[in-house]
Amino acid sequence: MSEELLTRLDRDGFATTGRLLSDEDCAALIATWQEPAQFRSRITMARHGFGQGEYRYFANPLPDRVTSLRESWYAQLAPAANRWAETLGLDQQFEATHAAFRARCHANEQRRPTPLLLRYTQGDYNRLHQDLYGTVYFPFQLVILLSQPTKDFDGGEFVLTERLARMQTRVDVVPLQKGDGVIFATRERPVPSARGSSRAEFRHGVSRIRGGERFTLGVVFHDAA
Ligand SMILES: O=C(O)CCC(=O)C(=O)O
Ligand SMILES: [Fe+2]
Repeated sequence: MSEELLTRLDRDGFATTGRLLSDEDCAALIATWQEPAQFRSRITMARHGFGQGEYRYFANPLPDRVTSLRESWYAQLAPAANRWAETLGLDQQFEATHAAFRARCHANEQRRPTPLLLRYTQGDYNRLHQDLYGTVYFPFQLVILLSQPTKDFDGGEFVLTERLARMQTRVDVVPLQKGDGVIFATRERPVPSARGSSRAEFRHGVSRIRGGERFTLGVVFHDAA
């Protein structure tokens, strides 16, 4: 991970990574949608008030590509996670490896894998939310777009909102091409302020898909209760 990516992550609370998955990787992940044994559960978003569309949580063992992304990005982001926690005055210490962090999730009864595949078609959307699944959480998560805007789908922009105390909400629309990733704050991030640093609350979601079919891979680093 480049210094430049870290600089953007600190400045904005999110950073695009450029291309992380090839067309073949994207197609292989999309193809798993048809294989029930790959997933531990399926969520119809409308039923829970999460939006419209469907997502499926991968079962263990995760696809190799997902495991390698989860392990390598965790290790690269852990130092920044520790720095943010210190700035925010949080009593959190992140282990150097994903295996060690996952062991802590498991000790806290968060044992279920959280990487997921999401599928949206015309009219679908994902309401602004945070992906917290217990008291142990990693402050960053990764989303990778698996479909090509304008070719495979229209609309369906990945959006992030940031809210500081006593201020109105700011929104960022994140431009992504097929195979591109975005790292963003799971829950909150430090923002420089007159008193040193303040806490900004983050949420993410997807605007309405106007047509076609949009798939994404979500890489959440903490496991779920
Ligand atoms: O489909 C998207 O771009 C959003 C996915 C998402 O909410 C997640 O992976 O946590
Ligand atoms: Fe999410």
